[in-house]
Amino acid sequence: MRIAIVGAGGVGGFFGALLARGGADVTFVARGAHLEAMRRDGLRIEGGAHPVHLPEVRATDDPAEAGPADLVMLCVKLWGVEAALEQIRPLIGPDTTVVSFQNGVLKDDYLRDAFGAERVIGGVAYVATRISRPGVIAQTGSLQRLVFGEFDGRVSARVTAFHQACVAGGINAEVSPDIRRQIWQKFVFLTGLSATTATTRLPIGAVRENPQTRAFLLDLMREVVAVGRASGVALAEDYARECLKLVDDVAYDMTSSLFHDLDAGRPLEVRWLSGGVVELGSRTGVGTPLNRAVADILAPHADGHARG
Ligand SMILES: NC(=O)C1=CN([C@@H]2O[C@H](COP(=O)(O)OP(=O)(O)OC[C@H]3O[C@@H](n4cnc5c(N)ncnc54)[C@H](OP(=O)(O)O)[C@@H]3O)[C@@H](O)[C@H]2O)C=CC1
Ligand SMILES: CC(C)(CO)C(=O)C(=O)O
Repeated sequence: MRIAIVGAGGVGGFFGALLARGGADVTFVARGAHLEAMRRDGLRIEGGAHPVHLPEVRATDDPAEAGPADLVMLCVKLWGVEAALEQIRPLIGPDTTVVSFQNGVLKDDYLRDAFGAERVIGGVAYVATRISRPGVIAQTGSLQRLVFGEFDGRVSARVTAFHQACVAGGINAEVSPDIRRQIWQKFVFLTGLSATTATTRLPIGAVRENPQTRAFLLDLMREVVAVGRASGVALAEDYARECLKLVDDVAYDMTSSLFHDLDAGRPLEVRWLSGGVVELGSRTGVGTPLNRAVADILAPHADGHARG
C-alpha cells in the first residue's frame, strides 16, 4: 500500500514509522531541519516500550515528486491545514483515500471540501508523542492506537487494506462502525483535558483532585456532549460522566498537546478545540459559556510567541 504521511511529527512520524516497519510503501511529506535529518539519518522513535530506528526513509517537501498515493494521512497541526491541503494536491489521484488523524471534529469537513466526500474516511489517533529533536520522535508512555472507518459504517476494501497495513506494523488499530461517534468521544475527552490543563497550567491529576476544577472539567465536557448530541452524534446523555472516569484512570502528571504548545510559546489549536465547541454550539443553538471562556482566555496565546 502506498501511503503518504503529510506532517511527519508526533502523530505522522510515529505511525508512519510503524507502517513503514510493517512493509508499507511510506513517503513522508516534511520540511525544515526535521526533513534534512530524516534524509540524512532516517527516523527514530524513542522513549516508549519499543524504540524504532529506520535508517532510510523516503521523505520530501515536494508532493509532486511522490505522485498519487493509495492513502494520504493528514497529520499537521490544525492551524497548518489550509496550506497543507493546497500543497498535497499532487498526492491525490482518482483512487486516493484521505484520512485525518488530527484532533477536533471540524477536520473532516476541510477534507471533504478540498477533495470530495467520497475520498474521506474518518480517523482518531491516541498517542503521546512530539518531535524531541530533528529526525527523532519521543513517545511518553506506551499508549498507541488508531481508530478509523467509513462514515457510513461499511467495512470497505480500503479500510480493510489500511487495517492490515497497520497490524503488520504493530499498530493497535481498530475499524469502527461509527467513526463519527469515536471522533466526538475523543473530542469530549480532549477538549476537557486541554482546557483545564492549559488554563490552570497544571497536570490533570491536580485538576481532578480539586473539587472546583473537577466540577469545571465535568461541566466543560457536558457542554461538548450537548453540542454533539444536537449535531446528531449518538453520544449517551451522561457521556461526560463516563469520560470523567477515563480521566481518573490516566497518569497524574498527564497534560495535553495544547498545554505543551502553550508552555513552549507555539501556536495553539484552541480555535478548533474549545473554539470548535463554541462554533458548533452557535450553529446548533446550544449554549457553551465555559468553552467560550476558555477560548477567550487562551486567545492572546493562539498565534504563539515562541521563545528562542
Ligand atoms: N502529538 C500527539 O501526541 C497527538 C496529536 N494529535 C493531533 O495530531 C495533529 C498533529 O499533531 P502533532 O503530530 O503533535 O504535530 P507536530 O507539530 O509534532 O507535527 C506536525 C509536523 O508537520 C509539519 N508540517 C506542517 N505543515 C507542513 C507542510 N505543509 N508540509 C510539510 N510538513 C508540514 C510540521 O513542521 P513545522 O514544525 O515546521 O511546523 C511538523 O513537523 C494535531 O491535530 C494534534 O492535535 C492527536 C493525538 C496525539
Ligand atoms: C490526550 C492525547 C495525548 C491523546 O492522544 C492527545 O491527543 C493530545 O494531547 O493532543
